[in-house]
Amino acid sequence: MEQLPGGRRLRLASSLGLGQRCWEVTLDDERGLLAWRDPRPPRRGADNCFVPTSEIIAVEETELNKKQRSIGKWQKMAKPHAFTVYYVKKARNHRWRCRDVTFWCADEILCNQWIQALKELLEMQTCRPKQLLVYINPYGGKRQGKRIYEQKVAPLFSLASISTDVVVTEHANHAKDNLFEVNINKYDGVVCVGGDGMFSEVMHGLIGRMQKDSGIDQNNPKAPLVQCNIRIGIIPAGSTDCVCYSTVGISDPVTSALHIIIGDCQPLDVSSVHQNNTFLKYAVSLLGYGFYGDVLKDSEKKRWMGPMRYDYSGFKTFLSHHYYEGTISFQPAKHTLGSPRDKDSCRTGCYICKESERQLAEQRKKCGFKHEDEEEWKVIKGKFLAINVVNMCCACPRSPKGLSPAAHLADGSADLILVRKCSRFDFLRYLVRHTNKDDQFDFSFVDVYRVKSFQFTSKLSEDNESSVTDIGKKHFGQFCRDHPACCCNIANSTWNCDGETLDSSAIEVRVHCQLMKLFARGIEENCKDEAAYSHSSVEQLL
Ligand SMILES: CCCCCCCCCCCCC/C=C/[C@@H](O)[C@H](COP(=O)(O)O)NC(=O)CCCCCCCCCCCCCCC
Ligand SMILES: Nc1ncnc2c1ncn2[C@@H]1O[C@H](COP(=O)(O)OP(=O)(O)O)[C@@H](O)[C@H]1O
Ligand SMILES: [Ca+2]
Repeated sequence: MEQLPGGRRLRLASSLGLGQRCWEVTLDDERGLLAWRDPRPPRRGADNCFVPTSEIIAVEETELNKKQRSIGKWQKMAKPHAFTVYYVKKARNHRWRCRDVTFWCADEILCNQWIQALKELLEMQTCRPKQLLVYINPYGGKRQGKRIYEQKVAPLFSLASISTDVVVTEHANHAKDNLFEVNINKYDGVVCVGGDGMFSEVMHGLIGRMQKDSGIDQNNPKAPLVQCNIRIGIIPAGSTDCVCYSTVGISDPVTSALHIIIGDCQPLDVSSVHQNNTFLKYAVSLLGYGFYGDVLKDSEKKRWMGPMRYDYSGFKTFLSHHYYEGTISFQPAKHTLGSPRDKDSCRTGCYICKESERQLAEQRKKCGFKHEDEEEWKVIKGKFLAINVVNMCCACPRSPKGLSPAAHLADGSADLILVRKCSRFDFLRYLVRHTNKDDQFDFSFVDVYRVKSFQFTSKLSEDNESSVTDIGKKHFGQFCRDHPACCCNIANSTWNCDGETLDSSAIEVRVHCQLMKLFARGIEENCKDEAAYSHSSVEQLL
């Protein structure tokens, strides 16, 4: 143990070779930092660096090749000893990469001391997974799932000494069904390689398994569900990858693999969807009726187009301009501190999520779950082009700030967005605002509420007995006969539930605060992070 002038203790501090020169390398236990500094006076471009030990991926003893040994002062050394540290390098736009640095020294004992110390520190990171169960959807997105996993992810897992059991799915629901059978306690996490649909499948398997093992009836919409502590990691290889993008800040397989390796943890709200005391689905990103339901339904027939199918069906659905009538009831989320019109978004370590979860737990301790049904319900009837309930911002490459930019990942609430009947031109203006910085809620025909439960009944199912419904049932998708040009649809739309279609026109939705966890940390504040790694700040740390 070394002592710094300020009295701070370091686990190790040595002069080690890096490239052709000697660098001061320190391992600071208290701050959890590995740092290396060029001891010569700072000059432009001098590469002083540090890495939090929590972001070290692996450390290995290294054999130096001839070329490396023939440079600089190491040339004179009989047999230099070396070790390589692999670590996370944060690049622009939330992208992470694996970088490595190799240090050399003449003293074998010193080299081993460094390797030992770094390995001990890695062992102490108990949040890191050691054994993972991996499901790959070979048909998701551009059908690259298997290649992405084998070429970009598996080598990193093996570098980090993570063992894996890999299942390449053979049919839809393969992963979900398998999760009910496997010895789940063997694993520290489940990884899905695919899109939002594949993630949804794995999530259903895990949450369902957890309820089954705890004797909870998923068909009871009021049952307090058991939290799922086995984390899910998403390697994006789908068409939208909204869950990955909204929880990491980018859809990039290497970045996601690194978040899994270092054992990040992000709790996530999950909505349960029921109809007449029958469980239908869970949702974490978008539950959309009208526009997004119709886009999804049409796009399913065009799977061969890959991710482009959404643009094609989006354009087609936009032109069809159908609206749907129905009644919405919801309970406002009073426990949350935020509002959907906030300027600030949910970011790593979000205070609003933590505080909202705390308040919700406190309320439930005081009044119990049952009391919640008696809380105020608001009812809205109308004609809607889109009804969206989102548990998270739903950012994706198509819409970098998402459907509701201020929605929170883990605050126990969802944002209900109602887009009322309006002109095609106005709806286009609304859609375009998903792609730029302007406020997409600043329209007279758009309303947004933060809710903790929600119900919807389409007018068609309300008027079940009427003759119009019969016509609608027989001629699904047919336009209103009385007004061929009015775009009202006498058929129901379908729900888009995280990219899966749900045909029910009457549903009950309830948000379950932090029901599950991901290997992620939420989106990090951008520029501040990058500044923290600048050269000047490293001076203060050493
Ligand atoms: C004019 C440009 C308008 C761009 C509007 C972009 C809005 C994008 C919002 C995306 C929200 C995504 C929510 C997540 C949904 C996913 O769960 C789910 C499943 O994902 P998976 O396939 O990876 O399994 N994905 C989806 O349902 C896809 C939704 C994508 C909708 C794209 C709509 C494009 C609309 C284009 C309209 C063009 C009008 C042009 C008129 C001249
Ligand atoms: N082997 C398979 N064959 C066919 N469908 C599958 C298979 N594995 C998973 N699926 C299903 O494919 C659907 C879409 O997968 P996803 O990975 O989300 O791709 P995309 O983002 O392109 O929609 C999911 O609903 C999933 O259940
Ligand atoms: Ca939420």
